Amino acid sequence: MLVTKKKSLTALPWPATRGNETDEERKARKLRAAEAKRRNDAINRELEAERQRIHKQRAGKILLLGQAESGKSTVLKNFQLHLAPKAFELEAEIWRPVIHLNLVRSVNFIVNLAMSRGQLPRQENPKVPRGPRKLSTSMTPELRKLTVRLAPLRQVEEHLIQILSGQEATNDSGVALVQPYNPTKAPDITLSNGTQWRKAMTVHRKHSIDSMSSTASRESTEIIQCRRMLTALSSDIEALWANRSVQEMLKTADIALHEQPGFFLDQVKRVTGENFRPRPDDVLKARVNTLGPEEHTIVAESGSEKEKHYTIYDVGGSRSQRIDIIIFLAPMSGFNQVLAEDTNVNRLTDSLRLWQSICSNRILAGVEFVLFLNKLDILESKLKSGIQFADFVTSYGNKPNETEPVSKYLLDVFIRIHKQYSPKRRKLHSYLTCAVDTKATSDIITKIQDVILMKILARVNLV
Ligand SMILES: Nc1nc2c(ncn2[C@@H]2O[C@H](COP(=O)(O)OP(=O)(O)OP(=O)(O)O)[C@@H](O)[C@H]2O)c(=O)[nH]1
Ligand SMILES: [Mg+2]
Repeated sequence: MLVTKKKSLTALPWPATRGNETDEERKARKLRAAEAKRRNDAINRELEAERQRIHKQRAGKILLLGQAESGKSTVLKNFQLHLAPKAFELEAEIWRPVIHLNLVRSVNFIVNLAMSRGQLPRQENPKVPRGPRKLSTSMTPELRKLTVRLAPLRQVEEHLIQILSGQEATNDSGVALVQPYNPTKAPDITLSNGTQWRKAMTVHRKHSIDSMSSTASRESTEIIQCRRMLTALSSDIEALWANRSVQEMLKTADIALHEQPGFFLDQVKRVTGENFRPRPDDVLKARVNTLGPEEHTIVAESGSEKEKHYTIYDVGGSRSQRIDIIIFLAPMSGFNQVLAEDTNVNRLTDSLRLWQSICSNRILAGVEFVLFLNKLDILESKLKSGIQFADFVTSYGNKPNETEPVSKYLLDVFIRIHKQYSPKRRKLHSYLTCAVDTKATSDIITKIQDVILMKILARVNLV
């Protein structure tokens, strides 16, 4: 290949022989050379202008970190809503099947739980192992009827998973996407990168607003069928959630379904309505857990930041030097919970360990940290319901079991760790947050924008 290229190069009359050049020919050659130089300079100027424009457009890079379910993707959605509300609004439609899947999974979870609690007497169900009969009385005739009527939702769950992930209910590696039944938690939705759903989202972000709306209105017949099924079963779903023995059963099993991610059972009529269009708060509550690192670009739509590009990484670790800010999320409500992946580890302990290791990381020493102590609302409702913080965090002693002193205490612990483990002095901007409260989060994002600006100015020695 190289030999061929060499041969063809030597065949070219270059450099041009000038020995027997006439005056006209020399003039023409000089003119051509001048013209070539002019074009070359123009191209270089354009390239430089483009480089400067891109540089000016770059508003900052943010890395979101924190344990699973701490609220990273929810904060990302808040950034989208704050900086690019029009694009967010147009994207809302895409979340409808996710919200429906969240709802269906909650229903199927309750049905499974009811069935496992109210097993049929042994002679009617040979599969039930021998042993003490479980609460067969908890399955009232009404509940039994509801579980039968809602049985088609199992198929709806499988269908929605297939549609959203663009694959069969079992993926190539044989890993079941319909997760095994967990008796304490409604299952999460895990959609890998490159799925139909993600692709659709990407298309929405990149296209102009006009073409986005036409994409948004296209819906597959399968999704429509799933929606019709949900609309038809709407009253039964409501009845299931309102059913007294269901509520008692959840209470006895100590399952606070309404505090779990992707909870829509209190909005059934609206969410299953034929014309349901997700509102921003629905999108914020819709739950899909993130797999692998994701890069999101948000183009600010108005204000002094108009046209600026924000790049937000949902998970990170690499290229840390080029990151301006890390937002670390710790869910304060986790003090009485354990990790789904290791039930021996308390969630708060895990958050603190993660925070300590991030703070002490030398590669991240020059990055400014923003700390979100999140899920303030859930912390408040837990404390108000009588759960004693000191029962789980003994060092809290006998201080009041109230939101303010508890969150202040947690904040102090996080600040102390940051101070003690950071390789060198750096600023920490900390906030108590409720990421599903868009107004409050929007105010915080405005403050963070200032922090980013200062950081960028400092980088170019302007402050
Ligand atoms: N009530 C309440 N719910 C929240 C808050 N922040 C996040 N959530 C909910 O918590 C769930 C988990 O949030 P995500 O943003 O998906 O969590 P994540 O950190 O991205 O989780 P992974 O992708 O699994 O690492 C979602 O259903 C959110 O709606 C909060 O401050 N209050
Ligand atoms: Mg996430």
